[in-house]
Amino acid sequence: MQFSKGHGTGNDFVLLPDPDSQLDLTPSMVSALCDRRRGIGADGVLRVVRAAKHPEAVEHAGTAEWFMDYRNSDGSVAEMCGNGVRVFTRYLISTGLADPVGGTLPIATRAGVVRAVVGEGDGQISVDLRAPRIGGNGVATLGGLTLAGTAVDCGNPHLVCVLPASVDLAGLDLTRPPGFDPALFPSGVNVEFVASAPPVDGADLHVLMRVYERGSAETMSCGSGTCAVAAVALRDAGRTSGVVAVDVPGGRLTVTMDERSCWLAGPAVLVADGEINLTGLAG
Ligand SMILES: N[C@@H](CCC[C@H](N)C(=O)O)C(=O)O
Repeated sequence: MQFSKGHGTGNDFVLLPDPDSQLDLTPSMVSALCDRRRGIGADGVLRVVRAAKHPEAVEHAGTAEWFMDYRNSDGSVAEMCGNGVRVFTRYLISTGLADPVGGTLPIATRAGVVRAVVGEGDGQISVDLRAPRIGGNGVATLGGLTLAGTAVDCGNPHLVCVLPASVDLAGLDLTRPPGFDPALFPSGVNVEFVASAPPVDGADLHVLMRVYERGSAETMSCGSGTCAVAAVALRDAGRTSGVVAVDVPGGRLTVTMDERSCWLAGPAVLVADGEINLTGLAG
């Protein structure tokens, strides 16, 4: 079958066009595709399906033509992927499957329909993931550390841990998953670690972030995680709106937030097209 490969600030995806939803994409196929030695290698898979053809998206078919069926690299399903929507949009436009009307393209996801806007000539794609919902307090454990965090719902679950000055962000060992309270996050959680950074032009706040993603381990970037981090940074600054620059290992994402919307902006790039035998790969 045909595939494409793309990324947004190093958060990389295999895209599988399956407009009529004929592919039985199993978790073992997904993890084989995402295997960086035996497969193509990626943090996740984006299956490109017409909303009208997918039971989880058919209710949105009147609003959005395309459904992003997102899977983590371990084969698990997730509700939202902010970088994924941006790369998905790039794919739809590059392949001619969609043409943004008035510059905006609605995309169906498991967390509802999000709007995507393609920048003119700057390589950027922005998506409105809608305002994150800040929840209660939690803790993440990592090595010998216990780090206080804030639960944030961006359609998918996040735990944002702002590091105390005594903990070095770059020095955290994210080769193993952080611990969290399963009673607070019964379906697992993406854990973001955050440090403050000096002011930059064009942003009210500037932070550094690393993430351990549910279902994919440490990644170079997480768009929904970036929105969660921006929401906590704005709250901690006593604000309900503003622009937050978030530097992740793969580059910079910018979040522009108010009470209703949460625009996530950054590059979205396609790097390869090819053909793969999915049956042979999973075997
Ligand atoms: N990298 C993504 C988030 C992907 C899903 C996440 N791992 C989950 O299980 O919720 C992003 O850019 O938002």
